[in-house]
Amino acid sequence: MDEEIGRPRLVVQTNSIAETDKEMPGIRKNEKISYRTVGPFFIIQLVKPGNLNALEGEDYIYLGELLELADKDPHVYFTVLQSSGRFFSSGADFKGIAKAQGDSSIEYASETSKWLSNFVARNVYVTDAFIKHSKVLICCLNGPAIGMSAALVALCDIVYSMNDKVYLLYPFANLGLVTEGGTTVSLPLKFGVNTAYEHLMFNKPFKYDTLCESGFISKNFNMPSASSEEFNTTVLEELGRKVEGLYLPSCLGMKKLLQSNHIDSLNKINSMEVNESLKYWVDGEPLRRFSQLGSKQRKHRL
Ligand SMILES: CCCCCCC/C=C/C(=O)SCCNC(=O)CCNC(=O)[C@H](O)C(C)(C)COP(=O)(O)OP(=O)(O)OC[C@H]1O[C@@H](n2cnc3c(N)ncnc32)[C@H](O)[C@@H]1OP(=O)(O)O
Repeated sequence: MDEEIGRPRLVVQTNSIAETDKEMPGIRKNEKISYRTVGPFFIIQLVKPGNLNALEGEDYIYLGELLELADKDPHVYFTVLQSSGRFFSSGADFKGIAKAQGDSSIEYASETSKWLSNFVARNVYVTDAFIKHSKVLICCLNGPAIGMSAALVALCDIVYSMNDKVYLLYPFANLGLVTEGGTTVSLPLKFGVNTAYEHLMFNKPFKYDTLCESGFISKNFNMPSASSEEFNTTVLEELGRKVEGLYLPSCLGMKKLLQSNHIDSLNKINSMEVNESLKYWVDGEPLRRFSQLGSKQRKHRL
């Protein structure tokens, strides 16, 4: 990292930002998630609006791999998460959960072994990638985010919203799960302990007012009739203007310092959360409830 400090080319002029859209080596493609670099921004976009950008375990792993790619690129200073359609992401894909339940690719010695592989390893990996990410994480909330995806949003450094219809829902109590993705730490930190309790215990969405009052959303772009693409473009243009003339290594230095405030507690809770959750998966309650969700017998109160 230190080698990069002082490299004059890192002082970025926005009007010279060129979209590279280059093919990056060493990473597979994923039809639900695209990525590209634009100047100092590494942009990751969820592009499966048809199922409200629900993600399977492999997709979450892919997100983690992309963060690693952004981490390694010395020209990248900001990792920007964007989405498409009316939701940012509806969380874990219930079809993916059913697939994991019926996973016969390996002869697992036990249910514990199966869920260590299908839940614990994946969940801990992607959460860790967000916790330790060295670039400034910016989330462009085009719509609501749910579950694991909402947990990852809560690990971002800056969150922008497209309008006042956005909300975050952590429906762990409705799905027979416990807090995951660092939410045991991130939600009390960002909303206060009692507000986090109220929303987690009673499966209550964090609506726009709470997101604003708490400072979770830094700016609402207030584009009620725009498409998510228009919103994404507007945010990126504004970010381009904001970084103009900045000495970008300072941003990474400050990210490292700010991150040091909570990284130890997040690392600790990442492991505690998945280990606590494992027994719920082995017992099977989340599977029953995800299946009800898939067949529309169960709904979240919104
Ligand atoms: C890293 C390890 C991975 C494993 C992690 C396991 C832990 C779990 C973490 C979580 O993320 S918990 C949260 C899971 N997600 C949900 O509970 C949300 C489920 N969806 C809904 O409640 C509703 O769809 C909605 C988001 C409230 C939207 O309702 P609305 O009425 O507006 O739209 P729908 O008609 O319901 O949905 C449109 C379309 O999208 C499909 N879809 C929505 N969510 C999911 C999903 N999570 N998985 C798969 N598909 C989803 C929905 O079925 C519809 O499709 P069609 O029926 O039109 O084909």
